[in-house]
Amino acid sequence: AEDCVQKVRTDGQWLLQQHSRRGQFQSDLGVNSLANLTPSELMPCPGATLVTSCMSLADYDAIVSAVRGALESLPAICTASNCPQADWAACVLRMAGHDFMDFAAGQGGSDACTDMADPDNGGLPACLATGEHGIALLDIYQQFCVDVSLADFLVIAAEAVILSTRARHIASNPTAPPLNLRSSFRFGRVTATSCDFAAGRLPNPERGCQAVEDTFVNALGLSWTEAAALMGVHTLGRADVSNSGYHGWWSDPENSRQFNNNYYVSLLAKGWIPELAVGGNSGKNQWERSDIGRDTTFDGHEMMLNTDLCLAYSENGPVIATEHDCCAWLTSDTIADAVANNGGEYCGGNPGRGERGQCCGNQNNDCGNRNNPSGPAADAILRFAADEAAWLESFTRAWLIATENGHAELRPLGSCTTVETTEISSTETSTTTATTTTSTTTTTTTSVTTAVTTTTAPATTATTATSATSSFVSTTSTTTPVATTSTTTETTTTTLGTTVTSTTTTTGLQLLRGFTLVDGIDRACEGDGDTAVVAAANAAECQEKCRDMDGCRGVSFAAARCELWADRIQETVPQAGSLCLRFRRRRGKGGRDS
Ligand code: HEM
Repeated sequence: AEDCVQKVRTDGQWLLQQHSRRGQFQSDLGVNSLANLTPSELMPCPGATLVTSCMSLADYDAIVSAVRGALESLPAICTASNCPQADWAACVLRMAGHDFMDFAAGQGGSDACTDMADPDNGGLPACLATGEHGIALLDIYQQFCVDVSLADFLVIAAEAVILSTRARHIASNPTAPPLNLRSSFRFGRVTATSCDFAAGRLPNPERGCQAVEDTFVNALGLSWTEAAALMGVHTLGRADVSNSGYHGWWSDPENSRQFNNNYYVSLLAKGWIPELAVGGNSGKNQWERSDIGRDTTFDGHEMMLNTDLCLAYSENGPVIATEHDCCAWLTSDTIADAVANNGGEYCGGNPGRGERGQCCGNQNNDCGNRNNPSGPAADAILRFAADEAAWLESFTRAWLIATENGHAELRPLGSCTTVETTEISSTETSTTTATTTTSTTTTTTTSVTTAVTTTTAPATTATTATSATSSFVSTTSTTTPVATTSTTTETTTTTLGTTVTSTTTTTGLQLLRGFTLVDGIDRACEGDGDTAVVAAANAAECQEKCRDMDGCRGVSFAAARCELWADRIQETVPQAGSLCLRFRRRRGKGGRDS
């Protein structure tokens, strides 16, 4: 760090350094020279599968546990100059988030490939391959790579760091709401080993909300609320001059290793002014804290990008640092809940008299109405800062859409090893042909074995009889999807004139192509949108009816009542026995709908 060129800013707030310590460390490792390699080149694996064919809950949990173990093995220290867990967690999460941002027109998305040469992806090779604070995701991936695609693995790794950093937050805030990403996770993403099309697709922070609209709303198919919900991940980690050219934390260091709503609290309960030509680069402009609580050291610097601040603040259009010479701040009355969630701190002090000066110093021009922010996602930002549960709900929905875009053949965990229980009714088990079931279905489980050993006939005799008479066996099966996350398969087996019926319960809701479950089971779609109500025997039939309807955006199904949604489903409400499914028509290779 001694070699770093330093220059004192005229306002004396912080020392501008050519390289941050973390960036210097990465350069020393030669990490930047790896920038042209794709993630699959950086993370080699002999026999790697490009698509996961089968994944159980236990497989998912094993990856989560390994990634969490790695993260939590890092030193727990967290200061402005050294916060290893924030660095590693944020790098892994950035890989997944910046990966899905290149989705457009059916191409890209969470495919383990992104434009690694984009400066906003700078430094990613460290946590992926060369080791950030000595730990590389590669070592964990190699334990799973023969069965799990890198594309699925990187999403699960990101969910693992979200889980771990959420747990850290809950540990110090026991009443904070939990987050469950596992219940809606689906596997089957195909790894892209190259993605030249991705060059230039990442949103350029300089373009502010135009970039957010192009990428999140138009390309990824999210609402502004969902776009704002995703951006909350910037609570984790920081920007590094030697990577992206930007510099600073979105939150304070400690919050930067906790998955919480502090990003929204920071946006509202602190004052922000333009910070032009970061690191002397006129192409890099951001917003820095202007309130009395700002940290004036280089390492403690806090910032927001145009793409962050524009969500809430607008002055003749969403703000951009080079175009809006103003202070982004709000009166304490306008953001009482955010202030409460900031431990009562408002612009680094207490709410009260002289709030403008406390938040903005000498900057006299407000970015819009100080009592009524009007950025395109201002309502969502206010709500998320006030209510963490509301944020997590929108985040879960947005995360699911963003990580599934571009992948048509996704399946719920456990859907390939479907059988969890097989029951044989007591009358059937009292016949000597109970073991016939073992030879005619592929669904033998422990519970079958138990049933057999409690039959009146000796199991050994029956087994011999079965193998001798297998040619006399006939089997018929019917499958009935039900409005829960299970499917019931009834199998009738007839051997030498004796009939045995067995019932197999399989996990996983039957989702037709293009449908995704919104917010888990026992939820109904909610909103003001237009709906048509039709009858459907089951959830599958309800989905078929939606698929057959022009402009159908999803269904809400419960007990033969099938609501077809012509408008976008915005949210869900708890309702036992209900399912809310979002539908996006996918186009096949020939441009045909499917
Ligand atoms: C408009 C959209 C976005 C823009 C312009 C953007 C831009 C950036 C930039 C410039 C950095 C700093 C990189 C560095 O200097 O090391 C960064 C870091 C980060 N980004 Fe984004 N990002 C966006 C969306 C997202 C999304 C959707 C996610 C995840 C869901 C995400 C996750 C992260 C994380 C966790 C970091 C911190 C990385 C670290 O500390 O290593 N970003 N982003």
